[in-house]
Amino acid sequence: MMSENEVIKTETDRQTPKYTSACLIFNPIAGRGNNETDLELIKSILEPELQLDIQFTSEEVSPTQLAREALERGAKLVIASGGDGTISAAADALINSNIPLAVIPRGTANAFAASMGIPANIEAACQVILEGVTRVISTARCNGKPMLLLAGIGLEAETIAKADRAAKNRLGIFAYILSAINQLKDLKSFDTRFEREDEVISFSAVGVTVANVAPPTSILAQGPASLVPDDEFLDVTIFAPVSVLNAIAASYHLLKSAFSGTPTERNDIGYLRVKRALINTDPPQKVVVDGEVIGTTPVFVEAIPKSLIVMIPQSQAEAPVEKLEGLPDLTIEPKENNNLSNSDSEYPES
Ligand SMILES: Nc1ncnc2c1ncn2[C@@H]1O[C@H](COP(=O)(O)OP(=O)(O)OP(=O)(O)O)[C@@H](O)[C@H]1O
Repeated sequence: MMSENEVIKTETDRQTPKYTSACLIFNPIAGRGNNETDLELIKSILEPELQLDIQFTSEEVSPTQLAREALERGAKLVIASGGDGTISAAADALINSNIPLAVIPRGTANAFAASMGIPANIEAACQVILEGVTRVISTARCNGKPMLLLAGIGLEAETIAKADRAAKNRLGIFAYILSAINQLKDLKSFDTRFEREDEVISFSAVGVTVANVAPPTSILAQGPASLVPDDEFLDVTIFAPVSVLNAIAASYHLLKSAFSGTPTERNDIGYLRVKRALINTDPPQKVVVDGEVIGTTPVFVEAIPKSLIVMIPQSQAEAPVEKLEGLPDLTIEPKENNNLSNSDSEYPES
């Protein structure tokens, strides 16, 4: 997928890249902050190190178009600053390219930044960019739209659809919480036909979430409790409580699952993993992808393994992937060569 010519660092190759320029894609209406002071702050931190080509999103000009044009101009780094909608749309142009995406979160939920450990604070997010550590993550597409986080069918989509711009400006993240409470009061289940490679699964639910990554606060994605950002699977959570009280208990249970890392055991919550799936519902349900309502069911979702280079904090890159220290009678001996095949071992070939 990616060529060798770029200053890409992966988990196994972490020299400091020497970016000298970047395209900054800036959504001037995202979140509730003052976009002029936000931009001045970003420039004051980044411009001493990077020549910034600043591009503003508008209702007519999408972050995808701006990111594509930046690649055509030869950008080596694209920085997206806005909410999840802006980040995801900018990423659309960078999937399967060798150009990294950096994020300065300024939205309402900032779920992608939270999932990647990118700080919500502008100064700290800019420092992550100057550190220049990257990680290759998987992405997905839902009905052709880029999906870094998740597709929500039913409950989640209704919740997000009803938290409009005016409410988000007035209430910030509480706009989503109030909307979720209102939705829970008006639970409506729907019949779902879930088709994956080898089977068709049918069930009734109030929400179906297909997630690539999600922060713990994306409760309806937490069935399996831990989501791996760079594997080849999407994690599906089926949320099927039959009463308001059950829905509140199930939501609380999912939140606890997320924070404890223990998968759910309730009968009204299911979870499974897919590489791709075709999901249809009766009646049709709203679908939200990365915070933006994209239409209604049916949807086709497909994982795109290891397809996006993202700038992340050093601390996230250094999360240990192996741990042996402390095991009883532990010895580790270097080998003379690094070959390992079945025929070298004492075990017969199977
Ligand atoms: N200049 C602009 N004027 C009006 N709307 C804009 C402009 N630039 C982008 N948009 C709209 O902003 C939306 C994306 O907002 P984004 O997700 O980045 O922020 P948010 O809604 O505050 O955050 P969150 O997704 O976390 O709630 C898109 O619907 C896009 O059309």
